[in-house]
Amino acid sequence: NCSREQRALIQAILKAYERHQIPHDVAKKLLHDQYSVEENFLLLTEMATNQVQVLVEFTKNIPGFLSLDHEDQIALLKGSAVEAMFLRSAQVFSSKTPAGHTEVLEDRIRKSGISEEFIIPMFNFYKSIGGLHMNPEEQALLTAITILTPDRPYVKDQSKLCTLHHPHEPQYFARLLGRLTELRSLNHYHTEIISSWRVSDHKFTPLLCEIWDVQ
Ligand SMILES: Cc1cccc(C)c1-c1noc(C(C)C)c1COc1ccc(-c2ccc3cc(C(=O)O)ncc3c2)cc1
Repeated sequence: NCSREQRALIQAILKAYERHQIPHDVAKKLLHDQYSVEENFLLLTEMATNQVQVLVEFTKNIPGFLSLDHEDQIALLKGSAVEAMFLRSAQVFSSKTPAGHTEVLEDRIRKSGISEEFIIPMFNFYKSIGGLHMNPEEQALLTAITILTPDRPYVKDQSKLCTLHHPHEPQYFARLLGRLTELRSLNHYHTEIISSWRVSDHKFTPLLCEIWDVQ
């Protein structure tokens, strides 16, 4: 099983993950703001901007991240922001709390000007993540893995935690990694989604423009 320092590392990542969440008053806007394609796009832009800020804070609290070369820190965040946000929004769908966010988030994403050809794989991914029933430790760890190793082969010792929580499912960690491959493909779809929004003159916030290299 996990060594003492691995447990400490996982606890540090879990604590950072639980500490850095979208503020409730921002998430609650999902329930109250108007419903139109334009309003949905604006609200999702606000959610994404908040989510990037939360992701940066979470990442800075991952032990060792701040000792990386600054260029690498930026490159890791830029390379993984979309995947980390798919993961985070997917966890909203599978957590079903707070009440109501799941339905309205799904509805607003479906009616925000994203073409059906991208909606289908996006919501297939949301369903497949929900089916994994990840606990907060696994969600935090998977997000940290997504951010820290966007291209390098995944280190093996993360698998120890999964056997701990899913002893009856020896291939559980492989299933998790399979989701990361699916997540990678959503990255490509997302690039297309961004350019189709830009064609129809949708504006993003400075932070999103910087992290997604648009405008
Ligand atoms: C559309 C899309 C799908 C997946 C990824 C991206 C980047 C986009 C995407 N692509 O572009 C955009 C904007 C710019 C239009 C988006 C919208 O991204 C997001 C990113 C995160 C969330 C988000 C995150 C955490 C939440 C926590 C809670 C809660 O704890 O209750 N509730 C609601 C939450 C909502 C929503 C939309």
